[in-house]
Order: sequence, then structure tokens, then C-alpha cells
Amino acid sequence: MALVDIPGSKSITARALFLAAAADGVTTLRRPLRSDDTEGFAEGLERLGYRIGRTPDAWRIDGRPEGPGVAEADVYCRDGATTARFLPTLAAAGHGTFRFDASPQMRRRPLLPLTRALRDLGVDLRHEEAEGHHPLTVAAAGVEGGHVVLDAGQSSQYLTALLLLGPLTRTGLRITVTDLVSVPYVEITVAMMRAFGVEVGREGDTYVVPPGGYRATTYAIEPDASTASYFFAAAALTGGEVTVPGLGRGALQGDLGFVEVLRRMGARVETGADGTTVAGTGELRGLTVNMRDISDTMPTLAALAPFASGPVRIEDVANTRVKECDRLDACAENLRRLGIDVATGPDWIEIRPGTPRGTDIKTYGDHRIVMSFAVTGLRVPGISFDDPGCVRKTFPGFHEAFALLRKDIVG
Ligand SMILES: O=C(O)C1=C[C@@H](OP(=O)(O)O)[C@@H](O)[C@H](O)C1
Ligand SMILES: C=C(OP(=O)(O)O)C(=O)O
Repeated sequence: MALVDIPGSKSITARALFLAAAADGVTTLRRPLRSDDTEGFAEGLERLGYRIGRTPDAWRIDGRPEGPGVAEADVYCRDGATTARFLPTLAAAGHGTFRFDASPQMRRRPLLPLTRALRDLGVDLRHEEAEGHHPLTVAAAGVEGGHVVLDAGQSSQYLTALLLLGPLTRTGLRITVTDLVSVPYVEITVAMMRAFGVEVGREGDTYVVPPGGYRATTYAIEPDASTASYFFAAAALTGGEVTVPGLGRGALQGDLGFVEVLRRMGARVETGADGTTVAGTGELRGLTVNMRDISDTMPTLAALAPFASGPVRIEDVANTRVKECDRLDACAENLRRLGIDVATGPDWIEIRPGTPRGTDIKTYGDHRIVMSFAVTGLRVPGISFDDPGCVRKTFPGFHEAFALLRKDIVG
């Protein structure tokens, strides 16, 4: 039996940093995730003139309800989509000229529906090169508020950014959503805004956000449920038992729902008040599953799938094609390199049972491709990665933690 200490949630840390920066006092964040994405977010805030005090397990942020503390800034968002989408939105509520750029990987990823919505709200935002991509410049003069229509069918992060902006506008925001993926991430946003003193209303497809700003608080960050998926999958695959404390019944993250997929496949799952345990039973059945709500765990399941007794079909995951890489193609390519029969369509992947053989996994600089196929590596000798270090995006210590788990549950 292994007790696994999973680092903090990337999504919750990013939101907490935004909320703390915008709040009316000093906020303490306990157990924030220390990784490239969240360090990049914090560094971006510092460039915008916010002050962050760091101790090993807490960050203390001086809120600035009036917006950035500098008149000009150049912010590098690295690979982080939350950074690249949330920070320009935060900056728009202040006053000054703020330029945002990102890594080549993040520059390829879209944000046009968000930048269009910001422009519809009167924000002066210019893309320097390709329309709807970084780099971009915001000439910020505050946001009045009003009504916008948003297509969040590609990414819920567009909606989260606008929800977070709402209380910083002068009259509040009404956001009508025509399409939406990754709904549980919006629920995280709404729950965290409540913790910082703001109640988001709903009228059908319209989210209603009142003006009035955020209240500073002390906030404890949950362990990352997407990261936990590799450890739960490892238990289901090897017949071991893994317990993750801190991710229990009250957890905010939809990705904890991945354990229900494992349960359907045959694993034993227990969700308690303050933790979740998955135990392998020797049985791993194939299934058809819709992962629209939990698509960050699609590669975890794809990497586990060859060991199931029947085909695994994952549906409704078109937007995994616009993540750190095209994840449907990357999973299919790597499964084929392992000798597995796989088919894909615009929004699905189907994996047949087989006996994988060792190969060098092509990671495309995607942390989830590495962490997912590390699970395959528990049963298949000779798996290596062309870029193992890209796990730094969300879990710099992944390889050490996974090696410990392997010792505990495989021997
Ligand atoms: O809001 C968030 O923190 C996230 C939302 C999801 O993205 P999409 O809404 O683009 O699917 C998820 O994949 C990402 O890792 C984090
Ligand atoms: C898609 C992801 O990250 P982001 O969109 O926040 O860059 C992820 O962590 O799997």
C-alpha cells in the first residue's frame, strides 16, 4: 500500500494567485503548487507590480484592487495557458500598457474568443503577429462591464478569465455562453470566487457576476487531481493500492472523477472524507467513456488502455487537440510505436488490447504524455522519453515520486 503526497493543483493555484492579487488585502495561500506554470504565473504578477512573499509551503500576496502596480510591463507566460489567458484579462482591469508573450508551444494555442470578448467590452487589445495568438498588448484603462457572448467550446479558460474579471469591472458582467467544454473547471472558478467573497449567478446559459471586488482570505490549495490520475492508474494496472490524502468527497476538481473510470474498468475505489484510495483487482475491462469534462486525464487512460481485456474508446475530446500538443495524435502515435492497434477521429480515440513493447516516447514537450506513458512503463521494460524534463510544467519531482511508487507497488 502506498500513501502518495501529490503537489498542489495547478488550476487552483493559478486562480488563487489571480484572486489574491485582485483582493483588498493580504492573502495567504497554503501549499501552492511550485512548478513552471505556477512560478510563471507568480513571476508574471510580480512583473505587473504585485508583491509576493514566499516561504517553503505558503505564498503571501499583497492584493491591489486598483490593478497592476506599474504603468508598463513585458510579461513572459512560458507554456502556461492559465497564465497566458488569465493575466492579460487581469491587466485589462487596470491602467497601463502591458505586453504578453509566451513560449512557441503556447504561442500556437488559441485565445481568440477571449480576446474578442475583451474587445467587445471595450478593451484595447492588439495581437502583434497572428490574430488570436500571443504576443499581444493590452492598453488598459479599466473595464466598464456589460454583456458579452462567448464561445468556450475550445477552452473553458476563456470563461474562467471573464468570470474572474467580472468583480473588477465598474458595473459587473453578464456572460452568455454558446458552447462550453471542461465544465468542472468553471465550477472550480465559481467556488473559489465565493471563497474570495463573490457570488456568481446563473440565468440559463448566462453567468452573472456582480461588481464590488474580492475579499482577501487564507486559502489552502488541494492536491492536483490530474496529477493523482497517474498514481491511481498505476494502482489499477499493477494490482497495488494507492491512497492520495487531501482529495476526498469535498474536493473541487472534476478530474478526481477519473477514479470512476477506473472503477468501471474493475478497480476498487474508496472515496473518503479526506482522501481517495484505488486498488487494482487484477481485472481491467475495456469501456466507452465520454471524457469531455475530464479531458486532461484522456492520455492517462490511453496509456493504460492496451492492458484492458477489451477495446477502450474515449469520446468527445476534440479540444485535447489544442493543448500542449495535439494529444489525440500524440497518444495514437506513441501507442503505435508501442505496437498497439489504435484508431482516431476528430474527437475520439479507440485503443485495442495488446502487448506493448519498449520504445522511445515522443513527448512533444507535453508533461501529460510523459506522465501517462510512465504508467505503461510500470509493465513494459525499455520505455524512455525524448524530453522527460517537460514534467516541470506541473510536477518537477514526478520522476522521483513515480520511482518511489514503483518500488512500493511493483518492487
Ligand atoms: O481552467 C483551468 O485551470 C484548466 C482548464 C482545462 O482547460 P480547457 O478548458 O482548455 O479544456 C484544463 O485542461 C487545463 O489543464 C486547466
Ligand atoms: C492543458 C493543460 O494545461 P494548460 O491548458 O493550463 O496549459 C494541462 O495541464 O494538461
